[in-house]
Amino acid sequence: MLRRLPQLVRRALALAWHADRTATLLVLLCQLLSGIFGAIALYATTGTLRALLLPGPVGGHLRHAAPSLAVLTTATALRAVLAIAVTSLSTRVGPRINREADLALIAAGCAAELRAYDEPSYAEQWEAADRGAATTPDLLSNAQDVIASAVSLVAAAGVLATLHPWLLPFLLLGSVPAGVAAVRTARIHYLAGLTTNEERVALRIYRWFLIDKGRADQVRSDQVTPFMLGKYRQAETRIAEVTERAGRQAARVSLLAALGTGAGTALIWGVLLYLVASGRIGLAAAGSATFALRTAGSGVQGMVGNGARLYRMGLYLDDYFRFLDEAGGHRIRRGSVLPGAPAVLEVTGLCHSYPGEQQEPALRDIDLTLRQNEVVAVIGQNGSGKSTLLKLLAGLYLPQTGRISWDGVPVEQLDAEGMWTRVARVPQEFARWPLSAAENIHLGHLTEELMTEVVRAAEHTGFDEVVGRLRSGWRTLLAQGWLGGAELSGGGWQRAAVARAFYRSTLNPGLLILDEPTSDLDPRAEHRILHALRGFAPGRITLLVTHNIANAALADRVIVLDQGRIVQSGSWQELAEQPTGLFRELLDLQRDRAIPGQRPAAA
Ligand SMILES: Nc1ncnc2c1ncn2[C@@H]1O[C@H](COP(=O)(O)OP(=O)(O)OP(=O)(O)O)[C@@H](O)[C@H]1O
Repeated sequence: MLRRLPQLVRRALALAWHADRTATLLVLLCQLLSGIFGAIALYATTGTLRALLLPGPVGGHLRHAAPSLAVLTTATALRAVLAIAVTSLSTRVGPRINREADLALIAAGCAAELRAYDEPSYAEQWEAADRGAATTPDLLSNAQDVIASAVSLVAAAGVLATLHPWLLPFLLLGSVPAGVAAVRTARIHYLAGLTTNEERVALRIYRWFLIDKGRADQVRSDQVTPFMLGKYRQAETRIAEVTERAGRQAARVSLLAALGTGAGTALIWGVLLYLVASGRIGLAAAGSATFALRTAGSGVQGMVGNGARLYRMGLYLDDYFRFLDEAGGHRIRRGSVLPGAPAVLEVTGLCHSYPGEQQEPALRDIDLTLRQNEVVAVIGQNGSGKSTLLKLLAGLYLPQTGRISWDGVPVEQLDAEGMWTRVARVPQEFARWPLSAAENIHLGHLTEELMTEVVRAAEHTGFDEVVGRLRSGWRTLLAQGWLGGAELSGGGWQRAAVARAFYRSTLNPGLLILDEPTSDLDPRAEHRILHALRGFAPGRITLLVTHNIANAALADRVIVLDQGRIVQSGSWQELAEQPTGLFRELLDLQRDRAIPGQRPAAA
C-alpha cells in the first residue's frame, strides 16, 4: 500500500488538476498551510506543557506558558478555518472530477473495436471501470485526508523523536497490525466486487429490459415480470452472498488486527512508563510525549484508514485507467491512410467466426470484387452471414483471415474514422435516436446550407411526409415518454433510417450499405426507396440485403450466401433462369402462395 500510495495521490491530483486547476491549487495550498499550523500547534503544546509542569508557583508557570498558549490557540483556529475551506473546495472539485472521469470513460468505450461487444469479458471490464469512475468524486478528499494524516504524523513523530528516540520505532511497530489489516480488508472487498462483475452486468441488462420503453408492451403482454424478477433476484442473491462472505472474512482480519493494535499500544505505553521510571525522561517531557503519542496515534490511524480507502479506490481506479488506455484490450488501432470513395473493393479468402457458442464460422472463403456505380444484392437464408459480410465490408470488423482492400489498400491500413466517413449504412436494427427529426437525419453533421440536403434525403424515403404530420415539424423530438415529444410508427422510423444513410452518402459518397431497408415499409414507400436507390448508385458501391427476391432484381448483380459461403453469383435474370440452385428455390417458395387444400380460382 505504501508503495502505491504516492502514485495514487499523484493520479488523484492529476484528475483534479484536469477538472479544476484553481480549486486543486487552493486545496493543496490550504493543506500545506494546515500541516504547517498543525506542526506549530504541536510544538506549542509541548512548550505549554513544559512551562506548566516546571517546579515552582503556578502563577509563574502560566506567565511562562502564555506565549506558547497564544501560538497554540492561533494555529488551532487557523487550522479549523483551513479545514472548512478544504471541505468546501473539495465539494466543488469532487463532482467535476466525476464528470470528467465519466466523459472519458464513455469516450473510451466508443473507441473500442466492435468485436469487443462479442466478448463477455468486455462487459465485465466496463463494469469494473464504471465502478472506478464512480469512486472519483471522493478521490481528492481521500487523497488529501491521507496527506493531512501524514503531515500530522510526521509532526508528532518529530516531537517524539526529540523527546526520546525509542518512542518512534515502537510507535511505528504498534501500527503495523492495523496497516496490514486495512490492506487485507481492502483487497477482500475489492475481490468480492470483482468476482460478482458478471452478476452486476446481468442486473444492469435485466433492469434495462424490464424498464425500457422499447419492450414495455412485451413485458406486459407476455407476462414476463415474475420470471425476470426471479432471475434478477438470483443475481442479487449471489452478490449478497459473496459480499456477506467478504464481510465475515474482513471482520476476522480486523479482529486479529485489533488484538495486535492493543498489544502494540500496551507496548508503547509500557516503554513510556519504563522511560519515566528509569529517569530517562522527565515528567514534563512525559506529559508532552503523552500528547504527541495521541496525535501520532490518530495520525497513524488516519493514514492507515484513509490510506486503505484510497488503496481500495486505487484498485478500482486501476481498472478505470486500464480501460481508458486499452478499452478492454480492444482500442481501435489502425492505419492512417485517408480513403476516398473506393473505385474497387476487393475481398479475398475472407473468413469470420464469432466467439461463443457458434459451432460454424459465420463466413468462409469469400472472394468478391465490387466496383463503383454497381448495385449488388445479397440474398440468403437466415443466419447465412449476410449482415456479417456487410459489417466486414463497412470496416466494423477487421478480417480474421483473408483480406479486404479499398483500391488496393488493406482496411487495416485505413484510418478508421476516415473510412467510416465514406460509409453510409442502414443496419438491420437501426437506432431510434432520442433527438429531433432533423437531428435523426444529420446526427450532428450539419451546416446551414446542408439542411436542404436533409430535406432532399427525406423526400427520397417519404420521411418528409412523416415530418409534415408532426406539430413542430423538423424540430419535433422523437422520443415520446421519457423525454416528451412524438413517437413514430415502425415504418416512419425506417424511413428516417434510410434518409440518414442517403444524407450521409450525399455528403461523402463511398459505400452505401442497406440491410433489409424496406422490411417495415408499405409497398408505396418501398417502391419509392428502391427507385431512389438506383438514383444513388453513380459514384458509389451499393449493397442491398433483402429477403424479398423480387427486390433484388434492381441490382446489377446478385450474390447468394449459404452457410457463410457464396454459392451463386450473377444477374437476377441469369440466376432465375437456372433450373436448380438456392436462388431458384427461394424464388419459387416466395412465389408459391397457394394455401394447401384450396383450389386455384377458376380462370
Ligand atoms: N455478434 C454475434 N455474436 C455471435 N454470433 C453472431 C453474432 N452476429 C451474428 N452471429 C451469428 O453469425 C451467423 C451469421 O449471422 P448474420 O447475422 O450474419 O446472418 P444473416 O444472414 O444476416 O441472417 P438474417 O437473415 O437472419 O438477418 C449466425 O449463425 C449468427 O447466429
